[in-house]
Amino acid sequence: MVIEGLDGAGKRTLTDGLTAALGAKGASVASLAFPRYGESVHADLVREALHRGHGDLADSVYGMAMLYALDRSGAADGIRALRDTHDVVLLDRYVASNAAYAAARLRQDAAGEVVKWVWELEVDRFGLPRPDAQLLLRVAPAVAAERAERRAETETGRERDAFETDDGLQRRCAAVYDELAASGWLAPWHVLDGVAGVDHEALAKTLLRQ
Ligand SMILES: Nc1ncnc2c1ncn2[C@@H]1O[C@H](COP(=O)(O)OP(=O)(O)OP(=O)(O)O)[C@@H](O)[C@H]1O
Ligand SMILES: Cc1cn([C@H]2C[C@H](O)[C@@H](COP(=O)(O)O)O2)c(=O)[nH]c1=O
Repeated sequence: MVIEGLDGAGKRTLTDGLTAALGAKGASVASLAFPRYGESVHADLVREALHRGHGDLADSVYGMAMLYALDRSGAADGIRALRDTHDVVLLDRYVASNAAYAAARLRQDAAGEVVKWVWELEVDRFGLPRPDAQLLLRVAPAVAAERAERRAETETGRERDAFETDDGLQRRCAAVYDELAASGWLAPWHVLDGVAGVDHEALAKTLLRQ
């Protein structure tokens, strides 16, 4: 089960709430967040590039997308193992993040070249496990930006990065996410209203019925 959305949308908060609600219903839950900072060299290179390390690496849309994909490829066997031993595996960001951000950076839509390339690379070539469902935590880009900004002020080590400070990118990314969800890209999507707030207990109940 994948949770997707803009930077600051509240994905980590939803992952934690859903983990607790599913656990309270007796389900065993494992969670993983991408990029896997501190666990994979590819993820650490991403973080450094997003904070202006490694020269012009962050300017390369395909170069950055390749690093994210390699991070996930290194986690594929682990995800399969978690799927075998847990009722629910929650992934905070997955392949659709690469599709949405790369398309938004290149000013393409969900039918564009780079979204096809992400599928060919991550699904066809790397053989990443397909999710059963994807939850799009939908909030207006301005709300997500405000949450990310507030978090940067209150949490150490959470300074906003090159993508988080780019309002235009976040707006375009929101549009691509809507298109990916509408087309059922990679797996079925459920769109959640992240501004009104998500009822974790009710969502856990719905997900366990599937
Ligand atoms: N429903 C909500 N209402 C108000 N604030 C929220 C809500 N959900 C999360 N927040 C706050 O917004 C900030 C961003 O939330 P969170 O870290 O969960 O987002 P995220 O989507 O995981 O972000 P990123 O992708 O950038 O890591 C946090 O400070 C969090 O406490
Ligand atoms: C997994 C993944 C992420 N991104 C983008 C989305 C964010 O702006 C940054 C870092 O993610 P975080 O949740 O803020 O830590 O990277 C991406 O473009 N492609 C991906 O696969």
